[in-house]
Amino acid sequence: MKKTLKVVAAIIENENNEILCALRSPEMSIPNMWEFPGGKVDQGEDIYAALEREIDEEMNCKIKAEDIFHENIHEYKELIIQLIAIRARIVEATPQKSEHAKLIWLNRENLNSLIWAPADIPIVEKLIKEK
Ligand SMILES: Nc1nc2c([nH]c(=O)n2[C@H]2C[C@H](O)[C@@H](COP(=O)(O)OP(=O)(O)OP(=O)(O)O)O2)c(=O)[nH]1
Repeated sequence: MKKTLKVVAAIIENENNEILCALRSPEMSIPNMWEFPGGKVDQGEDIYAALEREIDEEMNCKIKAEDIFHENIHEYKELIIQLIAIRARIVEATPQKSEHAKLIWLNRENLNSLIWAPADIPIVEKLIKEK
């Protein structure tokens, strides 16, 4: 049976209404695809705490996870992802790239120009429709 992973992803918007997008590196699983930064929720961990921890670990930046934007389940060939996108705001420092290949800020209308991890497509569509 396929493993199901609970994953949280941050929707972070800046003062220019741009959204933070991260490119998975060639070394990561689901390589060379764009995602919203975040990661796996540990066993028993609160989803908001998990997102704040992941962004701190991954981008050396403190955020406040605010509310759930979208939740969906996506079945990949090898595993199933329960992806929870959570709106968040930066409270300290600027996101720094470490394991990702690139970090960019993009307007909603340009989000479709990237090649997204398949599980993220419903989130991208909802963001584009939102405004
Ligand atoms: N963080 C994040 N992961 C996503 C998104 N969409 C999506 O399919 N994923 C997948 C990629 C990974 O298989 C999993 C998240 O794991 P992770 O980001 O903690 O990855 P990791 O480096 O710990 O794991 P791995 O690449 O070593 O397998 O969810 C997304 O928008 N954000």
